Amino acid sequence: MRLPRGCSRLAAGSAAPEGHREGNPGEHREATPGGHRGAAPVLAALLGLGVVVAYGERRRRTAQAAQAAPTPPFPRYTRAEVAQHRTPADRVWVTYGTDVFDVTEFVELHPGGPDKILLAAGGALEPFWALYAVHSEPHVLELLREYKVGELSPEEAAPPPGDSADPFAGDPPRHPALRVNSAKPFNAEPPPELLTQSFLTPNELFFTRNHLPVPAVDAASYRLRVEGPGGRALSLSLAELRRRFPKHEVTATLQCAGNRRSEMSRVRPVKGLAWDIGAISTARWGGARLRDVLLAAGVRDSTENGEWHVCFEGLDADASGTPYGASIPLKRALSADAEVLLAYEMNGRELPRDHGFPVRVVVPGVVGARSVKWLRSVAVSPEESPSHWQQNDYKGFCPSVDWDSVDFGAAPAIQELPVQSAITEPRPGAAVPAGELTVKGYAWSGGGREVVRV
Ligand code: HEM
Repeated sequence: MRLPRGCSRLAAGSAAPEGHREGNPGEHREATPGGHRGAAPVLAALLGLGVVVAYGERRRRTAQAAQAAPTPPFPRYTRAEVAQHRTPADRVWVTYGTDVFDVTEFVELHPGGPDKILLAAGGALEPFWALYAVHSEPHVLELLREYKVGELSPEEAAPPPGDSADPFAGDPPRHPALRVNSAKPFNAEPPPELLTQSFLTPNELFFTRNHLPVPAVDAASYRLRVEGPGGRALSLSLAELRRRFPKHEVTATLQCAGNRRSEMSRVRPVKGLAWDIGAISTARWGGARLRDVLLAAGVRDSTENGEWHVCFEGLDADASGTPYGASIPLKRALSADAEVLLAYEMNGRELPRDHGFPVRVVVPGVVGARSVKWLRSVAVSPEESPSHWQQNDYKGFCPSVDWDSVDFGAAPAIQELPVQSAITEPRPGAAVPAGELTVKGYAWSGGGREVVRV
């Protein structure tokens, strides 16, 4: 199969539970569901009838129970108490609305796989079910009701207030499935088994690489400054960017340069965030072509500027006001084939705050660090971006170089990334049943080269 530039082919599936959330064996008010629960699954398993029969049986019994059972008075729990129930050994609890459920017996029966349910263990179902609409059917809620063991105290329904002294206090809420490598700045990746659940990564699960606090941008007053040659400049509102330039869409994969660093560190310790295999995600991006905007700013499509660069700055800044910045070669920016975008849409929706609202650069095939988010300026220059992240970070070195001998000035800034592939399931060290095994993963052609051999 021929892949579009910068695209990954992601297969759907599920993986063995990894136990990434460690539950504390909690002292909790024991509210184990009645002995009748779990009897059908156990019986079905013993008879070799499998999960499908057990699940059908449960649905039938659930309907009966809904008619017959009086509502018992339920004990109250705090979210912290619920959070102690994250593994089958500690029992698997979840919340939905203000109700608390012990779904331990259902974990192995879950039609979407035990690993998926365990991702929500100890917390709320809503963020997960928002991604998988299959749960919005009444029979799913009916089934869930059978596992109810308690209720949240009313004051537990609201999230805790933020801390205004914290520069990261204004960061947006995040999906609980994300595996957080650093909270401030926020850097997180989807669990491998959700990454390969769909070809396009849902916005909520798209890996997030932030270097600084997420800026709060008012879309109505937002302006993008575009500096062309000879002092010519444009200042575009979001509405003007949408109106003046044709909308172009491209399906592209972005990858952090540090993807799979945790594996490298097993060979030799490496500095930086310990990314697993999920610092890569794919979306359908929509926006103006950078090429069109540059031409409108007076940049000429000729070879005379062959070695020039396009420098980007974000609205995210450190305490001294220094913004995030990066650059790409002008040649790539002007190439119609390279499809570099000033994107304002991600999978058909406006950009989420973590992914650069209201406008970000998307450079397909190139290290994610150049796809500057919360874009505030674009400038054509004979020099690369002077930013720290262009000059003294995101560069590759041979294995003999270490932190004592490294000379960032001697190495070129990373642009195109090479081919990449990883297995998402089963996970390393997983125990798998004997016999046929489905292996899932992703492969990405990197900087737009064709795959010639697998
Ligand atoms: C107590 C919690 C849960 C319950 C009771 C539940 C229940 C169900 C049911 C009944 C179905 C089959 C629906 C149908 O086809 O009619 C289903 C499918 C599915 N569930 Fe869940 N679920 C739970 C949690 C989760 C979580 C947390 C996730 C994701 C992280 C998830 C992901 C899925 C997926 C992907 C499918 C579709 C599987 C397929 O298409 O083959 N579920 N779930």
